[in-house]
Amino acid sequence: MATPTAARQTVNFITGNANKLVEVKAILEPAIQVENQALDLLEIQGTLEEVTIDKCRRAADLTQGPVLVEDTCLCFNALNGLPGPYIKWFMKSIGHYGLNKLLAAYEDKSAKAVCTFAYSPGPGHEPILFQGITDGEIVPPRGPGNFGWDPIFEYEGQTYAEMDKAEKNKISHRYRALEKLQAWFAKEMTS
Ligand SMILES: O=c1nc[nH]c2c1ncn2[C@H]1C[C@H](O)[C@@H](COP(=O)(O)OP(=O)(O)OP(=O)(O)O)O1
Ligand SMILES: [Mg+2]
Repeated sequence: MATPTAARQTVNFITGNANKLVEVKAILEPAIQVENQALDLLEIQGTLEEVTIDKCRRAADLTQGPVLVEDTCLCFNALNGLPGPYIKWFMKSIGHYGLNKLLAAYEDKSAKAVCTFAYSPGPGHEPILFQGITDGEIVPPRGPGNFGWDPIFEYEGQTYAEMDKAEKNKISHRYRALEKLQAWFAKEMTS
């Protein structure tokens, strides 16, 4: 059971992406209050874990306090996980149709949406990771195009963009990662 202390738990989620913030608030609140600083954090090259850990350390150093960050990857199975952490730059340069064309040479259109959160209690602390994965297919865009690659990621017959928000937030990579974070916070609060 949530204790009154757990109900007052707050995280400072560092992201410049307003859509991420809306989803994280919808999933965590009211159990965990979500504050936000929209800092533009430098992102290194590396595995998804390395990218997220480094981002978290930078955020803790910049704010001199406890922080939560996340990095989102879209991994095409036919391409051994690429574009992965570089999906943002692929989206910007080739868009939804270009991403579909990348898979034209392959029968396998399956992909993984991966969300890796990192929490740090403050500068100098080792970030703690919480990862969530949702398996889907890459399809030509369907649905509203206001959040990244939502229109081309299909899960059980519907693209993320076609789902209503509450529905996406029950099965998404972000939700699955935050489920783990919530369990960890609940344990920390009672220990
Ligand atoms: O659920 C999602 N559905 C569709 N698209 C998504 C989702 N989540 C992230 N995205 C996009 C945003 C960015 O193009 C890339 C991840 O890059 P990523 O560096 O993690 O995000 P960002 O730079 O926008 O925000 P941040 O300030 O937190 O780093 O995939
Ligand atoms: Mg980013």
